[in-house]
Amino acid sequence: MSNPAQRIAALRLQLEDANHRYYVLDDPAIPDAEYDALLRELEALEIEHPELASDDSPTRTVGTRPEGGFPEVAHAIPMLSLANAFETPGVADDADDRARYAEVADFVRRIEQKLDISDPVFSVEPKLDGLAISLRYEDGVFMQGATRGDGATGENVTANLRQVRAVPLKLRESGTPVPSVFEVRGEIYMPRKSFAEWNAKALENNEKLLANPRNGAAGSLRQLDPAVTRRRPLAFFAYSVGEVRGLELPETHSQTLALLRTFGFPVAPEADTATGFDGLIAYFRRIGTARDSLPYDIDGVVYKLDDYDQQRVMGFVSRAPRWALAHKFPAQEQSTVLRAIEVQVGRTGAITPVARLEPVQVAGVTVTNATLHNEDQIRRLDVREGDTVIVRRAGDVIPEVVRVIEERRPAGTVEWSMPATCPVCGSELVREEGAAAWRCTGGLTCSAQRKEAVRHFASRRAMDIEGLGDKQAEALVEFGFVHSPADLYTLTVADLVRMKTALDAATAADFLQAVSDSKGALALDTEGQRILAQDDFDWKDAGFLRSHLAVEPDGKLATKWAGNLVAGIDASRATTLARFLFALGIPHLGETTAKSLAQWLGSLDFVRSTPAVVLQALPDIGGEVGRSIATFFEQPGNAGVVDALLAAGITFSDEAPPSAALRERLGLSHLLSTLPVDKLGDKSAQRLAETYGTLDALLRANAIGWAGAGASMAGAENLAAYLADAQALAALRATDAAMRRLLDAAPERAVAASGPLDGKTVVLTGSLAAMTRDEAGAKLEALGAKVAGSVSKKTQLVVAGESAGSKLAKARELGIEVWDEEALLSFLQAHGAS
Ligand SMILES: NC(=O)c1ccc[n+]([C@@H]2O[C@H](COP(=O)([O-])OP(=O)(O)OC[C@H]3O[C@@H](n4cnc5c(N)ncnc54)[C@H](O)[C@@H]3O)[C@@H](O)[C@H]2O)c1
Ligand SMILES: [Zn+2]
Repeated sequence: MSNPAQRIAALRLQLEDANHRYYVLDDPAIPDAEYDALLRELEALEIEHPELASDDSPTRTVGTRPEGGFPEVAHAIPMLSLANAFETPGVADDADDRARYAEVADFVRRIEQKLDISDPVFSVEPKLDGLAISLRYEDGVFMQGATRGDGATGENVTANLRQVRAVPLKLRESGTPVPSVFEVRGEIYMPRKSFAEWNAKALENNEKLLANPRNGAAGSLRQLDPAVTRRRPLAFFAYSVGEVRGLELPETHSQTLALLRTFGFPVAPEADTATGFDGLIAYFRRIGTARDSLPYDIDGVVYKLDDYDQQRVMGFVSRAPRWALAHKFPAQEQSTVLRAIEVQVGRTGAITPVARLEPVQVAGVTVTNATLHNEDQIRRLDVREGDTVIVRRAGDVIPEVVRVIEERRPAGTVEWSMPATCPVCGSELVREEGAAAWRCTGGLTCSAQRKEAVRHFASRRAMDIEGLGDKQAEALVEFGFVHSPADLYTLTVADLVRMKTALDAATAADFLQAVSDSKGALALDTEGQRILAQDDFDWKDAGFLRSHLAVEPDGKLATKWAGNLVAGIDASRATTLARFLFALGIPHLGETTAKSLAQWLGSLDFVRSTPAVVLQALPDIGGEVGRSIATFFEQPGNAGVVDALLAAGITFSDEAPPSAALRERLGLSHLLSTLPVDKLGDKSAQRLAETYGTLDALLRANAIGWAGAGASMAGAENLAAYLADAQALAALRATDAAMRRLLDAAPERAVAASGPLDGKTVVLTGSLAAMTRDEAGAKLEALGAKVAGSVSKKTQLVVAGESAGSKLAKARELGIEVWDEEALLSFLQAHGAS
């Protein structure tokens, strides 16, 4: 590093490379803070060694020249950058402002000296973090839009800018004469909320995330297909003008901003004016405080000398005006070393990988943890323990790892893999097919999930325990009175009072403090049974305190509620199977599905013992839900809690035998069709089932027999290979046994009393307006019909609704009687079934 020429060359190379990635590829490799530090180092060296300065050094140039893709646009007036000011390094927080913000003080002093004035007036504006563009209006109509490029030449992105709603296509009529040329400059940006929503969707769809709103905006605007830009949530703020003809501009910049508003351009509402150094710093602080709550990302504020005459006197340096300054906030992205990747278990069992970081200051806060979202995101980023990563913290969003600086990866790192078990309870972790999230299968026994489990169990649509609110449910777990929902049924009044006292004591400090401040001292007595107040304390005024702490008007803690709650818990013992299943909090099992499950299987015993492949044959229960239910009950911890609940005397008023309709959905054919065996389709499964009837009979034959029975030869051979695996065979036998147990318990299908359609085979096709096909089928069955799924020679009647297709054609071909919806309705009416 001793050779300055060499260091300068190295810095230029590094900065040019960074510029290319940032401006051309919209894919920076290093955080801005680091780029700024390198640029400053280069600046200092060039000042120290003027003989090594060069006009094409990154310290003197703006952005980069466009590279293909878009036609070029020459800017009539160059689009420059801004000089930057940062907090003086190594200065204490409580130092004098002129020491702390020495670069701002210098900026103001230079202006005051050159203009020979004191306390100049500035236009002060938020510095949006997006990309600069120019919009050219001719006779009031938007004609051309361009990026900044290298300041002299930009890219023509007119078609894309037309897709941005905040860019007016015409100047608004406002009484002001329409200028023949009006060039507006401003920032295209992506609002923070849109950015977050965009990324949330991308996460869900397993797509690449946008690293930050600035890259998002730049990348979106520079899409070659305007239709792609159209879908991106971009917005725009105007902050100055370029070439203007046919209109006298006002005398100050702030007046120009007002003019831009009257022409219909959005201007940042935070734009204001300020006087002198103190005014600038006051604005900097005001916007700095508001930063996290603004709807867009800003990286600082911009100070511009307000008076145009004064601006002209100050003039320009090569890359920026001397009359303006960007005062930067602490950066929202920093690089740091990722020490470890750990997983956290959420309230519902969802697993989130978290990065443990070398502590780093990001936007004014020390960050030690950052989210990695999910396993796929880790794969996409290829983050490894030991990597140097870029961490981003913006607004009140949880800090996240947005990229890896691969150049800094140490030797010997390994790809990360998801642990096999829950770090909290040790249960197995599973990832559902197609879902991004892993979850802990510990359910009712995983302490990370207990609070949510108990809260959900007691909630209104679940067990509906009167008097047990969310707060109390959580406190019962927090203070160790309840470890699983089963413990609720052993709670006593004394337990509840102790829990409440503990809860009150935990929160009392805050409340007592708040009330004491205005109303005199309050304290809790030593047993935590009574609130002690000074004599002049007026309890009537303390309604909120009373309701929160459950104290009676004389300050004594109330206990009647505890008796009521025990009674409420007791009453919840008599419930329905549907409620109980929902209350267990089985992932993906909603209220409606729980009802349907209860109706189909009839008893908890069958729900618990039915394997996933069988559950999946039920309506409303897809692969994910079926697996989730089976996995839940397989977990010994959950099974133990369910047994304890039953032992506590839970009863179901809706227990019944399994539905007779199971017979149509289940059977050997269904079982075979679920096997992961190639070339063994539904048709083959059906033929095998018809030939053999039972699994045992099927297993006594072999591939040749199966092929003879109508399976394809390949399918039969694959099946033989599959069943040669002892484990697969045992699993199939077990599933078959569970299924047959269920079917044996289901009543025979009620034989329809003789009706007008006795024995007739009917097929429904197309869509009906008055009812669903299933409903129509049920009505026809009630009149004696047999409803079939496909048209064959055996079909005697086809009911064809709207847009019926091949089935109708086939019916016509076979000469089968066809009814339209009207015929169906009048038939049903005639037989009292409408
Ligand atoms: N990470 C990297 O690799 C990398 C590479 C190159 C540049 N950068 C970053 O880009 C920035 C430098 O780019 P720059 O030349 O655009 O400078 P700049 O961002 O510091 O300032 C100029 C820009 O500010 C914007 N701006 C926002 N609000 C404004 C307002 N009210 N008035 C005027 N301008 C406003 C305009 O787009 C203007 O072009 C630095 O922050 C640097 O860290 C990063
Ligand atoms: Zn767990």
